[in-house]
Amino acid sequence: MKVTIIGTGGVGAYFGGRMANAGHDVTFVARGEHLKAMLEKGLKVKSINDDFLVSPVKATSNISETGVSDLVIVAVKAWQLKDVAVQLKNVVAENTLVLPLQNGVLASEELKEVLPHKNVLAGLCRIISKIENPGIINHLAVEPTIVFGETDNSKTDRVLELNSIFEASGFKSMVANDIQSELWKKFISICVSALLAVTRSTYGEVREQPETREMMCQLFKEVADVAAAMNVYIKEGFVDKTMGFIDTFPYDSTSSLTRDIWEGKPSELEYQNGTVVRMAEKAGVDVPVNRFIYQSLILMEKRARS
Ligand SMILES: NC(=O)C1=CN([C@@H]2O[C@H](COP(=O)(O)OP(=O)(O)OC[C@H]3O[C@@H](n4cnc5c(N)ncnc54)[C@H](OP(=O)(O)O)[C@@H]3O)[C@@H](O)[C@H]2O)C=CC1
Ligand SMILES: CC(C)(CO)C(=O)C(=O)O
Repeated sequence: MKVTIIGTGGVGAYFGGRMANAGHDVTFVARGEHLKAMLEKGLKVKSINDDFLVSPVKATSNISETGVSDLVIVAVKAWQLKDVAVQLKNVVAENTLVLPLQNGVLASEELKEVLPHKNVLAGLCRIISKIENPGIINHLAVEPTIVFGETDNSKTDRVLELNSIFEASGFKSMVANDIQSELWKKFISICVSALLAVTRSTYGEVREQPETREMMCQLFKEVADVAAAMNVYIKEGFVDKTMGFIDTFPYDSTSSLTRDIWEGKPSELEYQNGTVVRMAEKAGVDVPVNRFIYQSLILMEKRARS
């Protein structure tokens, strides 16, 4: 299969690297020192499962140079996707599948604003991974998994075939019965990242302090209320299950949005709590905890982008 990975970070490099080593014709889109290192020394993936090397690497900084692919995995940060979508117009043909893996709930819709709807899938991934050094990715935790599907949930031959290709590439994959529900379930849990950022605390600290635990629980409930108002099905008891899931995270762990904010880098704030606030306003749902956290971080986000 001819595959293009747009954004060779923690996510794109891991899943694309596995596909390349399984024999697929993978082109990585990257830039700067990371691209240079990959072209010179290959793409090294350190992993809790098994380290691997992709060498030689097909890589470029220019999306239009990648040509037409069977599959394009979009693995840039959520706020980088709109820019990429415009450039994808030149490399998406009749049968190209475009799979976004961003955290958040807007990626497929943003791609559909620019690309033909029939090319666009919806998806998410589970992994904890990051660029450690140029050319080197570190997969630190979580069994790497892609959950995806057609945006209307139909179990088409093309998604079933892609699922088999993913599994044969050496990572877990699942075609969702209800992809919107899956995206929102992940969204509910990921929106706590900004609470860690604003309290300057880890998952362990936030969940142990009764006041911040209560805020976390309230934050989850608010996002679930917005989901309900948008007619997205979230099973009863999911918020309690999410609290239980957070309780299993290593005490000192944080999430990528938290670290980006602490490091003064642009973050996905607008695509997480910012999106919750805007969708809640449209749906007439009250989201005081998400609003407080979002508004508290706006200035840091602005500074990071100036
Ligand atoms: N990492 C993780 O553990 C997980 C991440 N996610 C989600 O997956 C998405 C991707 O995250 P992650 O892999 O961590 O992000 P990274 O920042 O590690 O990777 C994205 C890469 O894409 C590059 N990039 C962006 N735009 C372009 C472009 N136009 N041309 C070439 N390269 C480009 C970035 O370069 P530059 O830095 O120069 O912008 C960066 O190297 C996010 O939505 C995240 O929330 C989901 C689950 C887990
Ligand atoms: C919290 C985590 C690792 C869950 O997959 C994540 O999605 C992120 O850090 O962006």
